[in-house]
Order: sequence, then C-alpha cells, then structure tokens
Amino acid sequence: SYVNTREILDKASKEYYGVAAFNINNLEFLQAILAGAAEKKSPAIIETSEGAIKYAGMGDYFKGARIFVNMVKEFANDLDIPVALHLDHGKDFNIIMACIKAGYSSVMIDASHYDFEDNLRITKDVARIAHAAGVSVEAELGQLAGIEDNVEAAENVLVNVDQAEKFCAESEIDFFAPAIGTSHGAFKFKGEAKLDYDRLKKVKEITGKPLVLHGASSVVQEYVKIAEEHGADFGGSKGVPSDVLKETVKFGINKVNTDTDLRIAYIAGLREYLDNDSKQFDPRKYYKVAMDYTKQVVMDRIDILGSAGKI
Ligand SMILES: O=C(COP(=O)(O)O)N(O)CCCCOP(=O)(O)O
Ligand SMILES: [Ca+2]
Ligand code: NA
Ligand SMILES: [Zn+2]
Repeated sequence: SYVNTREILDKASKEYYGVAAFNINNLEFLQAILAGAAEKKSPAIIETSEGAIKYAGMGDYFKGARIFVNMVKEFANDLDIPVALHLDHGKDFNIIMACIKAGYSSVMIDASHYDFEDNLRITKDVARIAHAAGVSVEAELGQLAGIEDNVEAAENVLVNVDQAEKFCAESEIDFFAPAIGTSHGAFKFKGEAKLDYDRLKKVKEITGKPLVLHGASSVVQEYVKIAEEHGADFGGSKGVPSDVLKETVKFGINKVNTDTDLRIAYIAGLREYLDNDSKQFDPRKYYKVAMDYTKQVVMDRIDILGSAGKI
C-alpha cells in the first residue's frame, strides 16, 4: 500500500531499526527495489532527487513528479508492504510544490547550506504548507562534503547539537537529517570511515525524532570488482562499512539514504551482461542482470538495517 513516510519512520524510530530510502531515476530501479523489499516483507521508501524528476519529465518537473507518483502508486497498490515516495534534497521551492501537488508522501527541504536562521525560516514555511497537504517533511543541519545538487560544500560541516534542538522544536519537521561525517557518492573517506556517534546519540536524545543518514551507501566491493572486471574504473571507492551503519541505527538513525550502492550494482550487471552477450538487443534481456544485482543489494541492505518483516 502507498503510505505517508512518517508512518514508516515513526515505527522504525520507536523500535530502533533502519529503513533504506532508495533513489530511482527510471522504471527498472523501481522494479528491482520493490521486488527486493517485497521478498523481504520490508517497508520501502522510494526517493527521487530534483535531477531525477527533471530527467523523467524531460525538463518538465510537474510531469516528472506525476510520472513517479503514478509509477510508484501503481505498484504499491498491489503490494502488501508499505511504500512511500519522497522528494530527496528538495531545494527549488517550485519543485517541492510540484511534488506536494502530485501526491508525494514526503518532501525534504534541504536549506542546510544557508545560515541557521534562514534554514529554520525556510524549513518552517515548507513544513506548514506540506503539513496542510498531509505531506511529511525532512530537513537537514550541517553539510556533506562534495557536490550536493550543484551546491559545492568543500568540507563536512557536522551538525551542532544545540542548533538541532531549536531546529527540531521550532520547525515542526517529521524527520531530521544531522550531518555526522558522511558524504555523497562512491569516494566518501580518504582514510578510515569515522562517523560522530557521540553527536548522533545526543541529537537522538534531544530531538526524539526519526533521523536520516545521508551518504549512507557502503560501496560494496563485490560489485565494484565485477564492474572493474568489465571495464569500469572505480579505483579508490570507499563507503560506509556495514558494521558502522549498524552502529548508526543502534544510536537512532532510521532512514538510510542509498543511491550509489544501487548505481554500482546496476552498472556492474549491465557491463557484465554486455560483455557476455554480443547478440542481444532486447532491453528486457540486457537490463536483467543489472536489475538482479540491484535487487540483491536491496535485500542485503534490508538485512543489515533490520527492516525485514517490519510491516
Ligand atoms: O544521501 C544520499 C545517498 O548517498 P549515497 O548513496 O551516495 O551514499 N542521497 O540523498 C542520494 C543523493 C542522490 C543524488 O541524486 P542526483 O545525482 O540526481 O542529484
Ligand atoms: Ca544539504
Ligand atoms: Na532525503
Ligand atoms: Zn543525500
């Protein structure tokens, strides 16, 4: 069934398990994610960036938002697991409104590159409108290093715990993303993967909210190797190890944003297939291994985060 994201996350927060939020840009990733979640009897959060919405709508983001809502609802209505659709890293007010109007379960207003007061003001405005339309809201404090929707953050800016208290109390958001040392993409750490567990524990204690980990992909080396055997160059790739991920869930992370892991599994399967079958040109065949690997990563992630059977 198609549900509101906070329904999934309030339960996860109470029971201290994680639910992966998987990014999609097309039909094939959606099919692979829902197949994996259904097999694990796990709730599923599907999320799309502003870039994905523009991509699907060929530049028309109202159309893109409607395409994703209709695709997800079509599948969700026939599944026994709860499925939500979330706007990831909403920055453009028009796109946030388009998603609310199209029927997204939740939206992220990411104003974390503004100063605290502006972030709080913008977040309060979006939360008021979204809640009036029955849509739940995610917002962020701190910054992940690297490019984030064309916002360049040179360094990681970790969440300030006192600011988090005021932010969550005054903004009325439903779930909160504290930056604790991760970054987006496949090259997250130069050295050891260290996250600020102490800050995370304090934010959980003070806010009592469902919490979101951005940049949470593990960059599974099994699929990196397959991709590299078939021509990819992902040298130096490093993600959040699964034992570190489990620690963050233990300390209160509930929504675990996962995009890169699916991208790597998919390209590994596609490269492998194309190298092994020179005669094939049916997309229902040559995407198959890519979708199988992606489904496998979805199921492995669900096992790591503990959301199997939580429906
Ligand atoms: O936090 C995460 C997941 O990060 P990770 O999977 O890279 O670790 N996300 O929010 C996913 C970011 C998706 C970026 O999409 P565009 O390329 O379309 O802008
Ligand atoms: Ca941000
Ligand atoms: Na998000
Ligand atoms: Zn993110």
